[in-house]
Amino acid sequence: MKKQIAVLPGDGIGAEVAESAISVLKVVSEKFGHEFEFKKGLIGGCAIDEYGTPLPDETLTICRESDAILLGAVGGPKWDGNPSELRPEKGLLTLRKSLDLFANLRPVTVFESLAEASTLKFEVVNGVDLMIVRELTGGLYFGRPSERIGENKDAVVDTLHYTRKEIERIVQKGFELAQVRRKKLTSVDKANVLESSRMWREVVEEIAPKFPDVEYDHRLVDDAAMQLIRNPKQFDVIVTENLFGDILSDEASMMTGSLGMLPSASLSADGPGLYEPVHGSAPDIAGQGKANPLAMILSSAMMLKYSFNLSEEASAIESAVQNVLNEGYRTQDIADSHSPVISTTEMTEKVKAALTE
Ligand SMILES: NC(=O)C1=CN([C@@H]2O[C@H](COP(=O)(O)OP(=O)(O)OC[C@H]3O[C@@H](n4cnc5c(N)ncnc54)[C@H](O)[C@@H]3O)[C@@H](O)[C@H]2O)C=CC1
Ligand SMILES: CC(C)CC(=O)C(=O)O
Ligand SMILES: [Mg+2]
Repeated sequence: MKKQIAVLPGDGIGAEVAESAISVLKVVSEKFGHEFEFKKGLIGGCAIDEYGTPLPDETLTICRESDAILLGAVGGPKWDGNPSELRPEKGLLTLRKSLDLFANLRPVTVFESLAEASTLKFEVVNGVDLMIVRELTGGLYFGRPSERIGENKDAVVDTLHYTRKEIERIVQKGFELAQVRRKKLTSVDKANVLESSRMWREVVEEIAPKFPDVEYDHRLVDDAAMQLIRNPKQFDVIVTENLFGDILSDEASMMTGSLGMLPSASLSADGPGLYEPVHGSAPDIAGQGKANPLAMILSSAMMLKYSFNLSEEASAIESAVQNVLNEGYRTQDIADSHSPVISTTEMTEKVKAALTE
């Protein structure tokens, strides 16, 4: 199989972990006889520095012409003072919107050998296997107006906007995913306060009868945040608004031991999918070889599964990661007192070696 993959490394550790994913995919292509062609593009702060915009047209064209997109992460203190249109994060938001990547799948899978690395108790997190389905192209991150207002610009407004259709398609996706998993969907909202959440609940109620075999419930987001820590094994699929999903997934990452373990897939109705770790550019550890590459590597496994329908190859990557962790190899973020700490590239080499075993 021949596929073109756009690679947007971005900023900070994004660039480091993107290299890890490319080298792992090269091993997969040799082992399974596929041809992957990688085409790089700039996004985020590095694109602002080079082209004066966080998402150059050339990058968007490369993405549109590819079968799938791998992205590291964007952002950093260098650009934090920029106006909103010239922030690195704007590049990523515009890419998601331009490609209509409305469904962000964030699986939270606890590897047994890492359950001790979680700040939560072993018995609470061991066996956790849930999926957060985050709406990605609407909600609070895209509503207009979003600006300083008033005569003296001493007031501010952000807007949470959804059309019914936008809610319908993400809720539908949540039910479909639950149906092929453990058949349980939790819709998370703030319906006791927000009108948008009340429409969200109506839509869930309207779509639910199409999935009679899926058990579903509604939870308020503050309760859901607490329940995730109290008893995460009660969840199978969680479907929720953009901002809520962003926050809940970083929280949920702590069950797996580190934010550096959480992959994601962002999908549209058709067109290329975007695969990126849940974490950001981690300026505090960038350039030091300390980044955990497993979230990015596991994101490339999601690409093989969701964009290329290569489930066996995706499972091979996941098993290689599991074997490396079982052997006790750890980057600093998941290290314990008995494991020697290895670097980003050493961890990548271990995964590649496990793939060829
Ligand atoms: N998708 C993206 O490109 C995202 C970009 N960002 C941007 O990243 C920048 C930094 O944001 P933060 O709030 O610090 O979030 P962050 O996710 O970059 O880092 C949070 C903490 O987790 C650690 N961490 C993250 N990924 C790790 C990995 N792979 N291995 C080991 N440790 C890891 C970091 O060292 C840091 O202590 C900001 O400019 C932010 O806007 C934040 C989240 C997502
Ligand atoms: C635009 C991104 C920086 C928002 C984020 O934190 C994420 O998508 O995880
Ligand atoms: Mg986030």
